Amino acid sequence: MVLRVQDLTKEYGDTTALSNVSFEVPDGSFAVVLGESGAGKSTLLRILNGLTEPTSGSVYLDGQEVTNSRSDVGMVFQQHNLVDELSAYDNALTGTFNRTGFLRSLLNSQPTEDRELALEALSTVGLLDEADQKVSHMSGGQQQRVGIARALVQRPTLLLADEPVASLDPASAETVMAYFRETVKKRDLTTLASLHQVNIAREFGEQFIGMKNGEVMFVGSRSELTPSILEEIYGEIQTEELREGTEAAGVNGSIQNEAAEMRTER
Ligand SMILES: Nc1ncnc2c1ncn2[C@@H]1O[C@H](COP(=O)(O)OP(=O)(O)OP(=O)(O)O)[C@@H](O)[C@H]1O
Repeated sequence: MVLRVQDLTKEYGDTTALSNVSFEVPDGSFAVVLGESGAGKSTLLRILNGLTEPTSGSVYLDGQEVTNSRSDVGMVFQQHNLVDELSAYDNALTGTFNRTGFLRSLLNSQPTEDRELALEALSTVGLLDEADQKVSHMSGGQQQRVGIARALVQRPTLLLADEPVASLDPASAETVMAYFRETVKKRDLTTLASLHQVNIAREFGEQFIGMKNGEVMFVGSRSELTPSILEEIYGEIQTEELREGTEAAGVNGSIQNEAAEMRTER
């Protein structure tokens, strides 16, 4: 599914949250939106998910303009919005609401196909053995993996994620992102995630959209996301650490050695 955003603008009274935002995410690509707090990342994702109306501009999926919220657009939230008292499996199954309806889910009468889908999704995020566990007894990282499984059960053709690992410690964030990317790659799912941790973004993203004050000021690949571009996106983070961290990792290659000091906190 190719995602194309064309001249998207969103105004809240006197505040322009998005200003003529345009970019394209190729089919099956893992794209990351970068930007400081207030840059417009959440507003963009909310519009793509149909939760917010743009003031002007258009969104296209495979060339077709999207005018309403679509059931095949999945969303992973920062605060995973799970039902604490339900098991991982039951939470994953709630991803079928959009197809089977709330009542049917409550009556536990989903088609076998959906039940299998929920188990498969839990397996993909490495939680099949914990399927019967209440999510309130799980770690934050495990809970977010359940959130990803639930989004997969929705059978999305486009997956959106708003700061999916912002509330996790660095090690859990790495684990969750590794599962997340592997899962979407296996399914060839076009994905757009907002991430504020630069090192995580560079490690897992394939395409980058840099935003500042509601405008897109960079679209490019990992190798094009140079230290000076990062400094433009994150105005105040002009530290030697950031520069050294990026150069040590090599802007063309892997960031395996990238230092934790490159982590950018808002
Ligand atoms: N419902 C709203 N009403 C008024 N202003 C809003 C609303 N939502 C967002 N804004 C404003 O729009 C701008 C962009 O906000 P947005 O939440 O999209 O940024 P962000 O990059 O996601 O930031 P953060 O990382 O802090 O969530 C900000 O100036 C914000 O105050």
